[in-house]
Amino acid sequence: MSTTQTDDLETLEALEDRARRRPDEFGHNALIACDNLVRIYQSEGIEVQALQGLDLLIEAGEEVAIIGASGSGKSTLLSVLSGLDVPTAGRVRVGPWDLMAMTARQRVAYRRSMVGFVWQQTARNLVPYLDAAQNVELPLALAGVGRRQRAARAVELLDMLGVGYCAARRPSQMSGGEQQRVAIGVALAASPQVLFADEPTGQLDTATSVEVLQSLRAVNRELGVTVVVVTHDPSVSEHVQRTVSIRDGRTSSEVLRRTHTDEHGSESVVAEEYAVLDRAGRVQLPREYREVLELSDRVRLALESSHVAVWPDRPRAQPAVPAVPAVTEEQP
Ligand SMILES: Nc1ncnc2c1ncn2[C@@H]1O[C@H](COP(=O)(O)OP(=O)(O)OP(=O)(O)O)[C@@H](O)[C@H]1O
Repeated sequence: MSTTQTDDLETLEALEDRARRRPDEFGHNALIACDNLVRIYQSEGIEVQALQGLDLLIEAGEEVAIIGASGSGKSTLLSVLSGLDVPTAGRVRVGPWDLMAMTARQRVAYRRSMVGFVWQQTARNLVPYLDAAQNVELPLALAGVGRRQRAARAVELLDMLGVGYCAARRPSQMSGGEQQRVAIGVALAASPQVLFADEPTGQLDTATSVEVLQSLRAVNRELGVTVVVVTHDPSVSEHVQRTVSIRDGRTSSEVLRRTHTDEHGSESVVAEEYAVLDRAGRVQLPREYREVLELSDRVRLALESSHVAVWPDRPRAQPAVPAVPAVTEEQP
């Protein structure tokens, strides 16, 4: 039996498993479901909890940025989702693939067929001695796709990404932005359902970054590929519909951007920030809110008809009353 047939069978099993899945399972309708993910690293006897019960659902066709400060757990999450790392606890599923239960062979099939990657380091994305078209064709050649079909796919993808003119150039003959757009083409060659990009604009200037982000948007809109960009750069959120912030190994808040049309037909983009409510009912209050209202340890909650109010445990200390009120100085 050929490898392809074996992989087909494995995929069929995975699909059957999905069909058996209970409809009440967390995120059963989502394409990507992370359920209470924990990843603990042991380093020289010290434990680091990189993911601390992270929940995240991403629907098919979404374009999502995952942002967070250095050390918040972004790369760990991406390693898990890309099948390079296995979490310590929790559940993670991408399409029909249960990433906690894959064999080494299934892991290879998952990485070749279901997901594509663009990394920050341009050198990690492209083979330096192949031209752009050959780079895009390489994953297809490994999958046994015929020469003509490969060449046609490379032309189609490079044109769509606006770098058709780079087809015969090697990476050293292209700018950083061109290389990243070709890298998107390589990642899409095998028609994956999901594209993961790790700091894809990290080594680029602002104008070039915008071009790369526009290419990712085109991939999402024109090909329907689900795009997940991981970055520490908050400005990326201006280019995507949904931004999820990670803090201390957990999702903490989200910004959704929607196009609003007013009664005169003019369109404007509205960005709204939401706190994430996890399955246990926990909400992380932003540090600024906690500091301004001196919220700590314990807060009072009140259920109102349309919202929940959060109050400090004790009345806040009023500013000290000056011994001689300022107003008395102005009196005759
Ligand atoms: N292999 C490892 N061994 C031990 N600790 C690790 C390892 N990888 C990551 N960590 C720790 O886990 C935490 C999360 O790291 P992670 O790389 O996921 O964060 P990040 O948000 O991607 O940061 P950056 O933006 O700097 O890449 C950090 O405290 C980091 O030091």
